[in-house]
Amino acid sequence: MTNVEVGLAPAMAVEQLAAGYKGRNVFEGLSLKLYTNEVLCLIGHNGAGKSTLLKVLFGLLPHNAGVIRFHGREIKPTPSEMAGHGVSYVPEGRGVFPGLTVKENFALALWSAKIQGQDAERRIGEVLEVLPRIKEFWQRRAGQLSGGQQQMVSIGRAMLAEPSILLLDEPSIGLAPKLFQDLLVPIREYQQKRAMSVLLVEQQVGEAFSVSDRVVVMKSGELIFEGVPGDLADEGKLMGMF
Ligand SMILES: Nc1ncnc2c1ncn2[C@@H]1O[C@H](COP(=O)(O)OP(=O)(O)OP(=O)(O)O)[C@@H](O)[C@H]1O
Repeated sequence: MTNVEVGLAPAMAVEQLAAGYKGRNVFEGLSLKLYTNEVLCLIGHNGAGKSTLLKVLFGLLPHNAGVIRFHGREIKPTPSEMAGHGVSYVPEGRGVFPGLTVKENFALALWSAKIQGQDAERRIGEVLEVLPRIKEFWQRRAGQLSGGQQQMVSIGRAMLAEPSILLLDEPSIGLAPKLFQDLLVPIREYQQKRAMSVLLVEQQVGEAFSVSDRVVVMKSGELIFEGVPGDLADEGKLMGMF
């Protein structure tokens, strides 16, 4: 049974949202709900507007029309406000500090979130429990790690904030399907343990669907499908949407 069916309140919702660049909207009239304790997978062709939506939700890009709600309350997101609300965003392309070690990357994230002492140690311990392979390259410079390892660091760093909402933009980029699956499974376990909401933008649908509760498909700025992954199990149906 999905959260929609059990009638849970959305953690975040957008209504009639419009946003874009340089006076040109990428999408208009977009409405979408992200429920508590769900992984919602957002798929769509290149340039459909998926990353733009994540940027707007995290406050990196203003919206031109519509409403954004956080647990029912209208907000005008800014990145610091969203971080304060427990929202973490992992952009496309990893974004680790390449010259710093993994340990230093974590320390910097904790320092900028003003998390210190025993609390910081506890959070590091918990992330290393979820993603234990990070321990293998803990003292290495992030820039020297493989794509998959950097992705793991980037997501681990986002988890240090103990987010209630995680916005993940194409974590599979540059990863073989098996490595991507190895990354998704612990994220799914962590999500379920903490009743976190995850908005997962992906192109690798097979792997992404295996950890998702619901799926939305975006085409040229419009949401053309909302359902559960099983609805799109038939590849022909999925291909027909692109
Ligand atoms: N910084 C920017 N300035 C101007 N236009 C942009 C900018 N970023 C994205 N766009 C345009 O906005 C549209 C939506 O892009 P967006 O990155 O949201 O798509 P996407 O669905 O995430 O695609 P992809 O899967 O390729 O990342 C595209 O036409 C893109 O060229």
